[in-house]
Amino acid sequence: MVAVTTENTPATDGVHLLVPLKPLTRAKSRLLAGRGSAGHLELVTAMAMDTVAAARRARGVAGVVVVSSDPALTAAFTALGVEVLPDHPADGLNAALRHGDEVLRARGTFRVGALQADLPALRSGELGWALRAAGTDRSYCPDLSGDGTTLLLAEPDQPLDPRFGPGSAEAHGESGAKTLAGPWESLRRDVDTEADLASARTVGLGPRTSARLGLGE
Ligand SMILES: Nc1nc2c(ncn2[C@@H]2O[C@H](COP(=O)(O)OP(=O)(O)OP(=O)(O)O)[C@@H](O)[C@H]2O)c(=O)[nH]1
Ligand SMILES: C=C(OP(=O)(O)O)C(=O)O
Repeated sequence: MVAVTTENTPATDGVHLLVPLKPLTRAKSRLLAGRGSAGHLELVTAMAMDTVAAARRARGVAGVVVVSSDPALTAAFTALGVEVLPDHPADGLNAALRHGDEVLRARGTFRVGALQADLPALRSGELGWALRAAGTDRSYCPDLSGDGTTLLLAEPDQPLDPRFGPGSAEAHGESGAKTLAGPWESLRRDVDTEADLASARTVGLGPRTSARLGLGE
């Protein structure tokens, strides 16, 4: 079903995904070595843009909102028509997500989720598949290592209650979230290191990340 929305009548189906991004100069520190700061900023931006572009196309996603106070990222996403909420308070990842969740739910947003920004191989179809498997349950998708979380979904009309950070998969499980354990490898391949990037490349990187790396994919 396609939800018809106006400013005053938010969608009553589909999830609004918050995509958090810290300031570029502090992001993805393990991808900086050997790349130079300009190349590093461009790569982190490209990966985030590929992630957001794939998420916006996914079935079951009603909207994507970036949470970031980085000026360059804010300009880049705004130019693509993606809303950007600044961090408030500037108190780390979970605080940024809680703020985004409060802003969206104050607007009457039906359901909120959080998607990591470092999924440059993300396929819309796999995200849509995972959303279908979630149903209306509080749910999370673990990363490939099983330690981290790539996607967290609140129940409709419920707070997101994010618990990202070391061991977040276990923390989200303990918070009552259902594990999304399907064959959606592109949704599980977050990129923190060069080895992760090589692994994501085997799945198929998005166009901006590929171009940034000089790949013809
Ligand atoms: N808006 C916002 N996003 C954050 C904040 N801290 C982390 N993030 C984002 O959350 C995700 C996971 O963050 P981290 O694991 O701390 O950092 P990282 O950039 O992935 O990489 P490392 O430098 O390797 O730690 C990344 O996409 C970050 O950009 C924050 O304070 N505010
Ligand atoms: C913060 C998280 O991600 P990362 O893999 O970037 O540490 C997490 O998975 O909870």
